[in-house]
Amino acid sequence: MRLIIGQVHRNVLALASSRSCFVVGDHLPFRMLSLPRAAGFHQSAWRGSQAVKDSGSALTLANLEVQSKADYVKKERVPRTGGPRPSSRDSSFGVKPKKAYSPNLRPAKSTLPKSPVVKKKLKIDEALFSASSFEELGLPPLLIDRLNKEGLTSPTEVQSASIPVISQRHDVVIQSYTGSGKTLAYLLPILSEIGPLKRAGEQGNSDKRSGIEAVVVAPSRELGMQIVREVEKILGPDDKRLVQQLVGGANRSRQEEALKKNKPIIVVGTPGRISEISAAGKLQTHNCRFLVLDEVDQLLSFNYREDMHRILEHVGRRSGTSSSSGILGPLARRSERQTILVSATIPFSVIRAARSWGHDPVLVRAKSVVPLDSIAVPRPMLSQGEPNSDPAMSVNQAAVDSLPPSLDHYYCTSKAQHKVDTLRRCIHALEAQTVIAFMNNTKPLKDVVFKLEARGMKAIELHGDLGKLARSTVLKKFKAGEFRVLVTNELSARGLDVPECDLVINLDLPTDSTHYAHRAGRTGRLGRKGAVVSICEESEAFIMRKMRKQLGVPIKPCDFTEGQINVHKEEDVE
Ligand SMILES: Nc1ncnc2c1ncn2[C@@H]1O[C@H](COP(=O)(O)OP(=O)(O)OP(=O)(O)O)[C@@H](O)[C@H]1O
Repeated sequence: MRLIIGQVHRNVLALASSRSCFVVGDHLPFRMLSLPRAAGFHQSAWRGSQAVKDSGSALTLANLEVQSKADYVKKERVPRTGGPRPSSRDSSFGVKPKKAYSPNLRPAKSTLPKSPVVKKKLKIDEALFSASSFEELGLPPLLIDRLNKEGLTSPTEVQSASIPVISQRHDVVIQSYTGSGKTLAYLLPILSEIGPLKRAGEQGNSDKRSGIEAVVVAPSRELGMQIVREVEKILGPDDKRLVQQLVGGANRSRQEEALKKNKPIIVVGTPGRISEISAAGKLQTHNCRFLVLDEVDQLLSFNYREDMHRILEHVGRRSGTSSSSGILGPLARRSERQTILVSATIPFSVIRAARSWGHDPVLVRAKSVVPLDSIAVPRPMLSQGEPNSDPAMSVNQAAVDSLPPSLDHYYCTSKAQHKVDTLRRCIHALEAQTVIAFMNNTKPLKDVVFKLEARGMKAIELHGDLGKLARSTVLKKFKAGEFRVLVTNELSARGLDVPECDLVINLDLPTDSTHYAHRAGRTGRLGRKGAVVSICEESEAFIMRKMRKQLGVPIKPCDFTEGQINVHKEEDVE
C-alpha cells in the first residue's frame, strides 16, 4: 500500500527526484561498505555543473550561486596575502561588509589587517518548498499565526510529507537531506497537539494530561540546544518556559528545579542527561505521547545503548504497565506513545528497528510515504572484500540520500604542512564568508586557528573539550558573523544549522561517506548554494575518488592559484 498525502510540488528538483527509496547498511554502528561505482546517480547535475565549471575559468561562491552562465560575474584576482577585499565581495553578493569586529573580540597577535567579516544572505532555492501551505496541512490557526510571525509562511517538502502522517498518529521514520527542515517536520505536528498552540479539538484531551508530553533526544548538546531554540521560537516569548533543555554539561540541579517549577510539556536533551534525571525519579515521562530521536542512526549506535535503552523503556509507559515486554523487548511498548525517528542518513538497521517496535510505521521522505514493511532488505555483501555484483545496490545509499542537491564538491592535494595556506587560498578564491573547517582530532584545531589568525583571518575553534558555556559562546559569535572560520571536529558534523555557511572544508578526510555527507550538509542549507572542499595529501587522493564513486556525485579535483580555483579535467570522472 502506498499512502499519498499532501500536494506534490510541481517543480520537483531533478536531482531530488532521482533519489530512490532504498537504504543500506546492516549494522549499527555503521560500517563502511566497499562499493563499486555509483552508476547513474546525479548524472544530470554532474552534466549541468560541468557546463559552467569545467571551462577552466575562475569560480567563486558568488558565481556558484547564480543559476546560469549569463549571470556569471568575473571575479577579480585576490592578493596572496589574504588581505581584505571588500569591494569584490560587495559586488558579488550585493551586501555591505559589517562595519567592524566587536571590540571585545581580540584578534590574535598578528599585526596584519584582518579580513572584514561579511554576513551575507544566501539565496534559498524555492523549489525546495512544497506547493501546499501550513493551512492545507491542517495546522491549528494559533500555530500558523506564530509561524507567520517568525517569517515561516510555507512548508518545505519534507514538512508537507511528514505533518499529515504524524497527525494521523503513525510512527514514522523521517529521512531527508541535510538542511531540508526536518526539525519543524516533527515539531509542528507535535505542537499541534500539545501546549498552548494546539488545535481546538485537543483542548479537552490534553487538559486531562499532566506533565511532559513530548521527549526529544539528540546526540549532542549543540543540537539539543538548537532544537530547544526552535521550539522556543514557535511557542513565543510568553510560553517558552514550556520547553526545558536537559543537555549534558549544564547544571543538573538547575534543570531539575526548572522541571519542577516550570512544568514543561516538552523536554529536549542528550541521552545521558535524560536517562540520569529519569533514573533519579525527577523526570516523569510515563504520560508522554511523543518520543523523537533526532539523528537516530547515531543515537542507536553502541555508545548510547544503555541510556537509549532506559529512554525507550520509560518514555510513554503508563504506570501499571508491565515492565516485561515479551519477545520484542522494551522497545515493544509502542501503543502508548508515538515514536518519530529522524535523520538525513537512515541505514537499514534503523528501518529494521522501527519495523519491530513501531505501530504501522512508515518511512517519510520529501515526496513519498511508504510503509516500512514494503522496504526490501538490501542485498548483503557477498563476502568481505568481494564486491556486490549489482552496482546500484552497492551504493552507500544512506549517504547519497542525505546530500543536498545544491552543493558543489571539490578536492585538492597539499602537503600536510601547507594545508592551512591551501585552506586560506581556497577561502579567498571562493570568496567564502562563513566557513566550517573539519579536522579529525581536537589537538591540532588550536594550531590551525593560530595560523589563520596570524595571517589575518578571523577564526575560532569548537570542540568537546570546551565547557558548555564556551561552546555556546563560540557558536553564537560564529553565527553572528564575528568569525569567518570555525575550526572544529566531528562534534559539529551533525545537525549544526548555520544558514549562512557557504563553504565546508575537510582539512582531514572524513572516515567514510556517511561522515562526509553530514559534514558537507553544514552548507547548502535549505536549498542555498554551498561548496565542499576536501584538502588531502597526494597519497590520499584515491580516497576522494572512492568517495566520489560511493556518493555518486562529482567531487572534482582542483587547485587554488593566484586567487582562483582551477578545476582540473580528470579522465576518470564518471
Ligand atoms: N518552512 C520553512 N520556511 C523557512 N525556513 C525553514 C522552514 N523550515 C525550516 N527552516 C529553516 O531551515 C533551516 C534548516 O532546518 P533544519 O535544521 O530543521 O534542517 P535538517 O533537515 O534538520 O538538517 P540536518 O539534517 O543537518 O539536521 C533552519 O534554519 C530552519 O529554521
